[in-house]
Amino acid sequence: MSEGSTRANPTRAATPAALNGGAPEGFSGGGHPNSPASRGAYAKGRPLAADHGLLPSLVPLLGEWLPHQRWFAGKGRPITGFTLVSATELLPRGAGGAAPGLLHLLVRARQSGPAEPSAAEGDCYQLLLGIRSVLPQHLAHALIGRPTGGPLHGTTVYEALADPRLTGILLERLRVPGRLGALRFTRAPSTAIPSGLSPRPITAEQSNSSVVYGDTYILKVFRRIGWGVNPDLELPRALARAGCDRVPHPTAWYETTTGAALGTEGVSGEPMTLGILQPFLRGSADGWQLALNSLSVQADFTGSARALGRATAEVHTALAAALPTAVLSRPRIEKLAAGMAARLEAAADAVPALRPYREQLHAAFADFAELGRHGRTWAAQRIHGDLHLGQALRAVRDGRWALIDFEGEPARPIVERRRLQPVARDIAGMLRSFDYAARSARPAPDSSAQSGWTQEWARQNRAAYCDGYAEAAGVDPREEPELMRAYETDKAVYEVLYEARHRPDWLPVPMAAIQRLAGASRSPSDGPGQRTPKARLGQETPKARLSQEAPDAAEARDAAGAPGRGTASGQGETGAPDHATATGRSETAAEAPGHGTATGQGETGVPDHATATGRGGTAGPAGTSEAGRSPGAGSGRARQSDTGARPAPGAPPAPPA
Ligand SMILES: Nc1ncnc2c1ncn2[C@@H]1O[C@H](COP(=O)(O)OP(=O)(O)O)[C@@H](O)[C@H]1O
Ligand SMILES: O=P(O)(O)O[C@H]1O[C@H](CO)[C@@H](O[C@H]2O[C@H](CO)[C@@H](O)[C@H](O)[C@H]2O)[C@H](O)[C@H]1O
Repeated sequence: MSEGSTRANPTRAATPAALNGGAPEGFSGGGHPNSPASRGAYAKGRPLAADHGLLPSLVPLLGEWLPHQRWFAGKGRPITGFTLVSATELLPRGAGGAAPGLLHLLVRARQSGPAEPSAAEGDCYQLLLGIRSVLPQHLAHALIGRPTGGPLHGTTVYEALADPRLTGILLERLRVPGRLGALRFTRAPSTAIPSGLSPRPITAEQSNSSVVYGDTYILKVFRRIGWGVNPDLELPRALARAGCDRVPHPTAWYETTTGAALGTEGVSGEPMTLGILQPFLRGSADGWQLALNSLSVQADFTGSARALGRATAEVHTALAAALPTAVLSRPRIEKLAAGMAARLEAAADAVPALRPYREQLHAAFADFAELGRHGRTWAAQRIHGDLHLGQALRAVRDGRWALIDFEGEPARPIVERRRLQPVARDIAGMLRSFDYAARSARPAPDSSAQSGWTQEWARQNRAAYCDGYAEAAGVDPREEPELMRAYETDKAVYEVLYEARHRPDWLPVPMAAIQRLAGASRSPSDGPGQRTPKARLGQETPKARLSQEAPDAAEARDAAGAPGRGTASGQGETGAPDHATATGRSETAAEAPGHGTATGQGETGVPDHATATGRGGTAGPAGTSEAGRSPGAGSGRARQSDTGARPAPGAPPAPPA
């Protein structure tokens, strides 16, 4: 044990009282007393953090508060102790306690129960603590607690990201690059950040925490910190250099080198990314919310899905041009398949519900490996890594999609997330997301009919997404059924684990996919995003049209309500299957009570501002969903206040079919 902390007796009950703060030797808590971490990880300001009593005084508070945070990745496994990695005082508390203080901490939370090897010493979390004498009423919800003893004795400690005075300080630090204790703040070349932008935290359900500044920037504060540069910084910067405008380009970021000295998994000497500021795409709506809206009013989404497929392909092409690529042959394919199999085993160990399906799921990975043994090769490159509908923002103005959050799957070590991989992994992620959305939709009164419709919705949009991808990339993912099935299975397994850890109420959603994938025969017709029969979605005609039209024009037309598509009788402008659905859409809108009022808002006629009436009323505002709520209950990625999206329909997840 290198960190100088005292471990709690693992056999003791993990009540907060049993937690062991274990003040590290040398206050930075970093490994060897002479390591850079130990020498310099602590900040300017008052001698607060040099006080070994800091962490012990916070331990009972954090032990109680941390497990309830949406971003805490260790739900269900009791915390057995904390270790302080670094503490930096970003703002000293004003004299007499009048003005709040801001303290930045990196702490490791050790937990009992099975952990991934990379997390054996405990996951490292970034905490921003506000410190006041008395918490004003409007911050009451952000209370963490009142330490007894230690340098913060007698103060009130709270979640600083809820306090605009303190999030304003963070922006100030980013405006003026430089070092502060353990932290280094950097601004992209030739950028200037205006001062005085008013901050507000966003209410989206997310794995980290974000603050929007004056609708101009959004700062993502990473919560579970891994060693090494986060791909969410690395990839958008590479795409920015390559001139790809499908992603917001990072404006500023902050990081620490503290952890590198401690790194057990990491890339030695690399900084650990802690937060990224990027332009806020005002007037955009995220794909998850748009999809739920489409489902709520039974509207067509295939135009958007196809455009999203094209956007994905464009980003993949840009990443392949900007960063290294490789060809995967037998040994690497076998290794990838073995990794999938190992993840399945680990997930099944952690989530008993998976166990009955183990054998059948392994077959998907075995088939993939088998192809490698028969000489198949695949291209590999840097990819998004965790692509789903919530990672895509569609501009209301022109319908253009942008991709965000290149962090990769937050549950995996950063080193793994940065590996070159087949693009199939991203495509599979998005295909899973259409399934998620369909299974999260509120059931209609006649739920058996609804279930059929939502499943058809998923099928059509998965196909449309692959169509769009094939149009822009020139490669159709459906031509690779074994590869896609392996990646979809891997993704569903990941989702089971993710939901078990973060949102246990959502488990039935990926479990339904597990059942489907386990039961799937190996025939191509079970493959993801099957080609849709021409009579429904079509291939040739949209392709022909797109070849004469810039992709953005197509998206703009989508967003503008697709003049001619929804209104064209019977065949639509081209008679293409896509338009047949569009026609079906306007019919549906007319049939469904209340739906007729929601047309003409987006490419599907409804998604952006649809009010989901006529379907058993509205659930709570999507943006107000809280951690652990059921899917569909205004869930996923809703940013109600940002997008103008209205309440989404909600319901507990449908039980696995
Ligand atoms: N550049 C942006 N412009 C507008 N909204 C954004 C932007 N980046 C993120 N968001 C919103 O914040 C949410 C959370 O962002 P994301 O990067 O996915 O965080 P996390 O990694 O914590 O899940 C997104 O779903 C989206 O609604
Ligand atoms: O927070 P991240 O965006 O990095 O991703 C994590 O959280 C996602 C949920 O917020 C999770 O995505 C899963 O749920 C989505 C609906 O909320 C669904 O659209 C995705 O298909 C599904 O995977 C993601 O897996 C996780 O890494």
